[in-house]
Amino acid sequence: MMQQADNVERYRRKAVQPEEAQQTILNHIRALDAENVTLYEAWGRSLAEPLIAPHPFPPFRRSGMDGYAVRTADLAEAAPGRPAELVVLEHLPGGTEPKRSLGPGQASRIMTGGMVPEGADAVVMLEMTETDERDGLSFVRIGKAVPPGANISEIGSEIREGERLLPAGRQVEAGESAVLAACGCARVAVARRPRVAILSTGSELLEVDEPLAPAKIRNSNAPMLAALIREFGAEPTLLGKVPDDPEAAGKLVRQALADCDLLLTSGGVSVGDYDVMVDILAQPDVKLLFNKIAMRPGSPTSAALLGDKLILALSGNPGACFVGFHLFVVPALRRMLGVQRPTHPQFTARLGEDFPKVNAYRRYIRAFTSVSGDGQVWATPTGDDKSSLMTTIVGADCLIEIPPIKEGLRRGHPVKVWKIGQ
Ligand SMILES: Nc1nc2c(c(=O)[nH]1)N[C@H]1C(S)=C(S)[C@@H](COP(=O)(O)OP(=O)(O)OC[C@H]3O[C@@H](n4cnc5c(N)ncnc54)[C@H](O)[C@@H]3O)O[C@H]1N2
Ligand code: MOO
Ligand SMILES: [Mg+2]
Repeated sequence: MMQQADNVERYRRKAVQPEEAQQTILNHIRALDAENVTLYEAWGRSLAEPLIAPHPFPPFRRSGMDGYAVRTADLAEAAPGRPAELVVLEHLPGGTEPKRSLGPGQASRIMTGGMVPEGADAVVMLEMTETDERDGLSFVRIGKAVPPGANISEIGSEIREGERLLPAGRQVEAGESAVLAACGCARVAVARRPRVAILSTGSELLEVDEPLAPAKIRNSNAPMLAALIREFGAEPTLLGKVPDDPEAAGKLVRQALADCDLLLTSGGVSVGDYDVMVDILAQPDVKLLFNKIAMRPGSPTSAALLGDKLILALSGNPGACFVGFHLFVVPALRRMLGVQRPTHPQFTARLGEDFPKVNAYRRYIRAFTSVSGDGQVWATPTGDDKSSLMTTIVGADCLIEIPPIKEGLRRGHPVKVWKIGQ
């Protein structure tokens, strides 16, 4: 039987600031290796390499309108009552390479996306033209001068060859997919998905499909963490639940570490008699990184290394577990995926309701954002911010950061907000 760490020792913990905890975690994370997937499989994945434009785009001078490719010099004198008349050389639908270059007095009919012929320096919209057929020839009449370059996209006007288009670590969404496709990236090198194991500790836990029993609750942290892990581009491995028995839990932790890049546990990190993670993280071959953070919720959130594998031990309270994931697991996952700025983006918003509490610690409150008619961004708590609550996780797209304060805050007060939605 494993010795439980002395409870007196459990109370004596040195709290680190959240930023220090994040940095400590990041110091022990490195980017994962890459794998090749098809462009259509790349959605949501992180690029393992930057995308450098292999050629200019558009790769040819391209018409932006259905109309006529012309030489603007031929239209210099054109006016509504005195149109210029040009001979039409050929028709240029999209995908057709011109055979003829334009000389003086000549035009070619061209469609949107068509390749502009040599000699042409503008395209005139169809609506500004009249056509005529005489002596087996086609003519177009244009009653207006146009400036050089009109309705032509020059080679490389959108993308220059060699331009750095996407950084490594960028998540592939719709725009990235389009750019990758335009550059001919049928296969894309993406970071391997981090494999994240989830272990729930707690003798009170039931499986989701088990009926309620006295003193028991269903394990809600595991599905929540699995959803978050997927949301942030990683692959969850479900290890199930383990009772508050340090021996059994310790065995599972050690087994799990062999097959994952990161182990998340929930529960058992505080000072209770049966808080098993405290015992596991106190084992001689485990290097404890921290076991207290100066924040609420989630103050007992802990981190440790076993070999070179990181264990992030989140609080069992669902609200604290959720906040702990966003503050400490998300940066770890992003670093593994090669993302350059691993923490969530932050902005300032107005507090959507009074916060009457005196606050001895920095607090992260689950909240949602909205924009009022005058363009102000508001962040409003989703409800009670108690760490034991899970219903106030629903609908949270941000965390309001409240610093230690001696008096409450009024509605409308500017607050720092972390955007947690993707
Ligand atoms: N004497 C003290 N007691 C507590 C302290 C303290 O400083 N002194 N800290 C409190 C704070 S703050 C938190 S947060 C919790 C942390 O608790 P643990 O991380 O040790 O988690 P447990 O004790 O295992 O469980 C807490 C709570 O969460 C429920 N839980 C656990 N796992 C799950 C799960 N997978 N799904 C749903 N709910 C879960 C569990 O039933 C408990 O109700 O400690 C305070 N106590
Ligand atoms: O740290 Mo606990 O999550 O405040 O309740
Ligand atoms: Mg506990």
